[in-house]
Amino acid sequence: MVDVSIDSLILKLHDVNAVKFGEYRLKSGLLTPIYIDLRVLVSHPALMNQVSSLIYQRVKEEKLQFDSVCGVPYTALPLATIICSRHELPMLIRRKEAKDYGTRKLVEGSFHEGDTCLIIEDTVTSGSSILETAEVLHKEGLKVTDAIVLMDRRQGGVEMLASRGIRLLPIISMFKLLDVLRAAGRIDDQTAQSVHKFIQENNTFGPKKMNGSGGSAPKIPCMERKRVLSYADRAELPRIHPLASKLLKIVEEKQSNLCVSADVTSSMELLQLAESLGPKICMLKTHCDILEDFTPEFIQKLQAVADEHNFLIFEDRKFADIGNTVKQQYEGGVFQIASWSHIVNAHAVPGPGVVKGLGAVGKPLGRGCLLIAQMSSQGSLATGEYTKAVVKMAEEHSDFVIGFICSSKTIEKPEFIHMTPGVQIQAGGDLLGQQYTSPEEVIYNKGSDVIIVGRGILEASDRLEAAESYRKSGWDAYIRRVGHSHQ
Ligand SMILES: O=c1ccn([C@@H]2O[C@H](COP(=O)(O)O)[C@@H](O)[C@H]2O)c(=O)[nH]1
Repeated sequence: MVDVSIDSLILKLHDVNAVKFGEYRLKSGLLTPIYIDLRVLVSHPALMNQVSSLIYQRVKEEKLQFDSVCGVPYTALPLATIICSRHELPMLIRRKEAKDYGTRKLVEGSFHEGDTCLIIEDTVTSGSSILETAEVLHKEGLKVTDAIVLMDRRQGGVEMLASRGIRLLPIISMFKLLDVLRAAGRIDDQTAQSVHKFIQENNTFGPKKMNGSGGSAPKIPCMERKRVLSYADRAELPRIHPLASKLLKIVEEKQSNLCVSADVTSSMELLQLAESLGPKICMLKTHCDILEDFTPEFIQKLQAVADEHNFLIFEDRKFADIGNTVKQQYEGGVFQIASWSHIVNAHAVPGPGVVKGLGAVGKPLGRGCLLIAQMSSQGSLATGEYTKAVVKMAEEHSDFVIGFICSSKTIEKPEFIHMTPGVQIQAGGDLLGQQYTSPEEVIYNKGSDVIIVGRGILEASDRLEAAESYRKSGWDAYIRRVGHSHQ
């Protein structure tokens, strides 16, 4: 097995000119400032082997079940060939055109109706090439449930394919590629930022493009049910709070809707948690008042880790006093929460004064607040009319309130973020009334945006592995939700 690190592979791809910066035209006609040309791989056998190993590694990690493998012609064909030959897997070849003699088949190889075929692709933009291949395979009676791609340009391919029942598993994302090239000094900050901007502004699966209004999206026929916007689309909504937009961009970029609840009592342990789980999370939730050794130095370190791993900090302080008091609690005292926590939360019980008091401190700093609309604990009184009143209060203060702590989506306004605690893979609870729901249930069925997980990760023997498992469950559930809303 070839040991391949993604970072070193990215640099090698850049070395062989498989990553080009300039002005190029995509299959859709759109001009792009970055072009991924993996056709050159055939001239670099060591790289071909490394890429094939990475793809196969992903197959194993995901424990994918399939009867055959098909590479999207032409660039992914040799990759599929190497993988199938090395691991003795049956392969199929999709023809681009049927021959006008002989069998006139569009799919070469042996298969049975109902077999499952795994698709392999080199680069994805909108996902249309994978879809074309899947449609040809479907016509032959084959099923396609999964596809693996080396390079995902992050322009809507994952979401579009999910909408057609295909889970796309990317190995390298455009954002990761830019980060590595920038860190290695191969591109400057300005280039990285302008490509980043281009990618975010040119999502082929956004609502802007679906109506055919001059966009670059492929014309994929799809009947709309109740439409679920992607995190990326929501980040661009005109009335979205800048902090909510930032969070949604982080979620999209890291493919993580996981907030870890760092309920530990030592600042050293909290920093270690933040450092090790940082790459897996979009947000870290703290209870600073359970720390036995809180210091301003600790906070400085936590902020540095949050910057390094690109996650937000959420102090779960649950303010619940009159405006004048919460203002002081938020700004001053030992913790000086407003100075370091991007997000705080509050109970609506005191009335709108609590939001006004917090907002007086938080708004000038660009902070945001979540109102507690529902709670995960047994017998919670935050239900029914109370929850409705909380939602109304949030709507009236949307310049500071960015969303809710809740057990399910409380309002159909995509500008608001819904965050749900009480999450574990195994449903159940603790002895003090906590009640757990699974990530799938929370994101897919209840329509929430972010899962908050504490002991499900903290009490695991391998916290990193547990965090990855929650990240993946939450993300897969989101992909399924977005996908199903477009079928
Ligand atoms: O309704 C609520 C509001 C907040 N929480 C907080 O979330 C975590 C959950 O921890 P677990 O270990 O995953 O149970 C914790 O910090 C609570 O204070 C909540 O559980 N429910």
